[in-house]
Amino acid sequence: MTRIAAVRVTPIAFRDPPLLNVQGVHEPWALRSIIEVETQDGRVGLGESYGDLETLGNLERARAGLVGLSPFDLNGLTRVVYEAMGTPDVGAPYPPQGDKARASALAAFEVAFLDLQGQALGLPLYEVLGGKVRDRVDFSAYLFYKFGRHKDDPGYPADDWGEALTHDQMVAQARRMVDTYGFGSLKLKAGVFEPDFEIETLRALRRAFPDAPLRIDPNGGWTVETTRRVLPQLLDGGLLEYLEDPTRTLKEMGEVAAFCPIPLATNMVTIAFGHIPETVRLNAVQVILTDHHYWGGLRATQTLAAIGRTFGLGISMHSNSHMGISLAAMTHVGATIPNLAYACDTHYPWQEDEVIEGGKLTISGGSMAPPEGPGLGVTLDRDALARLHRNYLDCGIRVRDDAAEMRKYRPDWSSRLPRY
Ligand SMILES: O=C([O-])C(=O)C[C@H](O)[C@@H](O)C(=O)[O-]
Ligand SMILES: [Mg+2]
Repeated sequence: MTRIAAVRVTPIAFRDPPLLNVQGVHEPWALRSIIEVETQDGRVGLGESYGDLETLGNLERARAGLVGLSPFDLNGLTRVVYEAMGTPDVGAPYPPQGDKARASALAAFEVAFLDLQGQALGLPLYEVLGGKVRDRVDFSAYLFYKFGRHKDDPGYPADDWGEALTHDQMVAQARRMVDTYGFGSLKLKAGVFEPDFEIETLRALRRAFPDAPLRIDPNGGWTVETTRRVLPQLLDGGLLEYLEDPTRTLKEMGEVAAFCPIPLATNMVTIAFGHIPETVRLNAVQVILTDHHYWGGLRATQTLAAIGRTFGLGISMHSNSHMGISLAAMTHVGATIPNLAYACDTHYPWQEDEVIEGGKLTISGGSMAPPEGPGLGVTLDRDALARLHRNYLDCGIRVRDDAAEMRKYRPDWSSRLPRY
């Protein structure tokens, strides 16, 4: 069996539009890391993770220990990552405060190991993961209030989506998303303006797309009392399929759940296996938006889905700004999860750059089929990797800071939560 001969982690920066959220506004460059795990026989498995300094440091700590492992030795990979992160007891209970950093490092390499397994077997990754239960994975439109251009000239032309600060502009954005990608569900990133204004936007979307399930995600920007006050308006019309992270803590989500008749979803309060006991005890969340990047990888995502079935929790998927390696991984695992009950989030339509050969993957009819090649089914475009790495070196951003970016527009901006 071939062994791992080299592991490379390359930070990249790609163009990102000025999208607004409760923290502030996206900077002109989004950071990611591209992971290459190369075997003695010259195969390269790919992974993609965050590009902030802490993640890069964690990946660097584990990197050298992977050399010599078999790509099929996922328990060996887990042991190496746990030891590198200073928590050697692989069998210990999951910490109740979560273990996002460790799980994120594990996930980055696990996807590359699984990619190699698929390549060695000549099978698509979904086969390695147990086989698909659906041919295509549904995604939802991810709608953002946004500025027309970045405050400082980033050295590239403004995106062609334009400004979205009014209800009509948001409907136009949704129309383009639906026309281009065929999305059936619409998610509004909220917590930016007063809740009443954002609910007016939802109403405009509802009028324009009478049948599309809607979601709103204030990212913990509301208090429990604000949520109680606006809930009747949110429920009006019955099209909200779930309410995502209205409040900031698990306890507050439990308080909201006690009076909220529709499911509460989260990618903020239940983000690790160690959070599940308290989540269930409080009945705080009914839909977990999984994300293989921080739950510990693709197999961990399948485990989470099984736990969801056990406790009657719905499963959908969260996303940050990402490239095609992540989209391929999300789609492969999404195809294998029987209880993936909702269209998944993806930032992908907002990204103009790509790091894989052939350019951007295609979402059509609101869904995507997992790429069919062996493993992930995507290969690295080395020229693009070099270009995006050069962006990273030049852009000066080392940690995402939406609040600092917003202070360029509004010097008194603070990202305190709850905002409303
Ligand atoms: O669903 C979510 O909470 C996200 O996707 C979090 C992200 O940080 C999103 O809000 C963003 O990138 O602005
Ligand atoms: Mg969210």
